[in-house]
Amino acid sequence: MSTRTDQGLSLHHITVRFGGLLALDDVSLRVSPGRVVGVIGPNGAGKTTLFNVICGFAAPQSGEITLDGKPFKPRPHHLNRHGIARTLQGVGQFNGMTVLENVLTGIRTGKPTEKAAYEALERTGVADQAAAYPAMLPYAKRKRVELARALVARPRILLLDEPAGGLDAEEIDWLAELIRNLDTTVLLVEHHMDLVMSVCDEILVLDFGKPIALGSPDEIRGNEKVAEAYLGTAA
Ligand SMILES: Nc1ncnc2c1ncn2[C@@H]1O[C@H](COP(=O)(O)OP(=O)(O)OP(=O)(O)O)[C@@H](O)[C@H]1O
Repeated sequence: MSTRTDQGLSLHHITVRFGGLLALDDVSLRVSPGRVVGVIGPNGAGKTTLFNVICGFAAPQSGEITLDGKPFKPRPHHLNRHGIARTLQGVGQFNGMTVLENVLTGIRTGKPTEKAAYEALERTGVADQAAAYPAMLPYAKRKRVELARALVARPRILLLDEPAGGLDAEEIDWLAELIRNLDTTVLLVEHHMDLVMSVCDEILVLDFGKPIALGSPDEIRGNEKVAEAYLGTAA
């Protein structure tokens, strides 16, 4: 039976191998309701693999995922019905569709409504671009459209895959403010350390697939293993 403390998304001892390479080595993580949880680590640490496991794009050789305490076998096209939405790295929009139509593709269950799509676009500050085609927009605006597409179904868990990639400092500040004000649980996979440190309640650090630290931003900042993993880059 699930209990209150089981609520949310949990990874239990997840291991993923690609041939002889251990991409994730016994990784456990709980993403509790209302929390913003970050996953960081140097290049090749396993962040994308972890994200892919949660989305059903990669199958673990061992371990289990649970949602609200019950076994969860993610499938990319079924995330929506479980109240989970993700953004794509980059922008990933359909260029033959308007911004509004792109956002409507984020609603996979129930009837897509333009009102919901406009609200999502307003939330990300690009409602005035609803009739535009994505290719006409600057990269940062396209990233905002991608966020609106993920938010339109009002997910209870939002998976953000490097949302700061390619953005300038001002746009990253805007993104941080948005994440802080979301009324949803967030799992954030991100390279941009300042963003992670400023919005996350808890951070998991991976290195060569292994979890080397889990804690608050302050705990992670002061963690020697983390500093070593980054070999002197800002941690
Ligand atoms: N499909 C695959 N086949 C073989 N090896 C893979 C595959 N996907 C990832 N890997 C390897 O698994 C390891 C973890 O990769 P992953 O992309 O998850 O790391 P990452 O932390 O997201 O890296 P980056 O920060 O560079 O995006 C790397 O050594 C990578 O080369």
